[in-house]
Amino acid sequence: MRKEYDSARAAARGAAVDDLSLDVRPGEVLVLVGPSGCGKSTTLRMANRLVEPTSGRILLEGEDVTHVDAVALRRRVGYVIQHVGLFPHRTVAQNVATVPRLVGWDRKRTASRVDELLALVGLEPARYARRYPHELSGGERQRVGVARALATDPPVLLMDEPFGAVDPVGRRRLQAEFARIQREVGTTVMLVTHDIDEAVRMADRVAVLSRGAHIEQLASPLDIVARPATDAVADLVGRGRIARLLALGRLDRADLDAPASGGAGDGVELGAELGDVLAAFVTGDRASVPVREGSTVVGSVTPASVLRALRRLTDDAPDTTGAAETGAGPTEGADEPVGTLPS
Ligand SMILES: Nc1ncnc2c1ncn2[C@@H]1O[C@H](COP(=O)(O)OP(=O)(O)OP(=O)(O)O)[C@@H](O)[C@H]1O
Repeated sequence: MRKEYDSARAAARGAAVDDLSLDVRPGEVLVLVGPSGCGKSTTLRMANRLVEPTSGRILLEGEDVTHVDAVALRRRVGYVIQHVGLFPHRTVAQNVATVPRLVGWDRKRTASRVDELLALVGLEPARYARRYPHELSGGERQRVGVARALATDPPVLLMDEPFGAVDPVGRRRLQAEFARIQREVGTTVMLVTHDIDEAVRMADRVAVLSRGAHIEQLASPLDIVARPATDAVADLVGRGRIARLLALGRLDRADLDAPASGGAGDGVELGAELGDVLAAFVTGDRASVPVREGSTVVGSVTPASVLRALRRLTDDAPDTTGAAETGAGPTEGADEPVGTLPS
């Protein structure tokens, strides 16, 4: 898939998207991350043909949609952007009802879907349905944007810096809530961000892009952070890498010492986040902590074990447990791509 914008200046810079080929697996959250101008938004917008590709094809659930009616295509693909783009003179309910009305749902079906969606995104219908966008906070507007994009249960949701306009605290909350919604509805998501923390927190897989939408690395969040494939990925992950590893890495059997006799307290669970394991030492003032699997003590850990675990994660051998560690990964047999952008 390729995009060359049509201006002298754009031509001088080279293709905005230079022969990118990308499969998005059913049910996954694929996050595109990279520096400003590397072609993330162009890639995303080609997927719903807001930007027409110069060459290449777009496949949606196996169907070639490169030349179908673009407006009809956009009704089948949810799209959420940073400044939501709600209609200011329509109520929350009317905004969410936009696509259902366009595709001819009757009033009753639309109304019940609107209520269902508002509840899903955490906005009580009785309180919010009749409000106008200017009567909402930024985070609430963003939720309405997500509800609107999900209205007709699209197979794919495209999100361009969806939480960019929200303050950092609200942003974390929205990210967590969106992750819950995504697990609940199982929509396939392609999300663009320039924030590596957002990328590793939200993604099942992360595509790190550089200029021309060249793929530097496409891997699980843990692999991206633990084993950057190129200097560009290492730069992006750079500062705060250890903190991210502590959040992404999990305590493995290989990290354990034998059960210690003096290991007092509740201990930690096998599979716990390494950051939580470390916290057990900080708050408990202990040299060794028991590790449990259910109610059985299966070993113990010391601060040195956490270091060992970090080294294990950053070893050259790819992490085979990565998919399980990233949470709600794509389901089994999910190899058939939903959205593809072959070059
Ligand atoms: N409509 C346009 N006309 C000409 N050039 C464009 C147009 N839109 C984007 N570009 C150029 O294409 C390249 C990729 O832009 P794009 O918006 O896809 O990048 P991005 O990675 O999403 O950047 P950002 O993170 O800053 O939004 C940039 O060099 C940009 O200047």
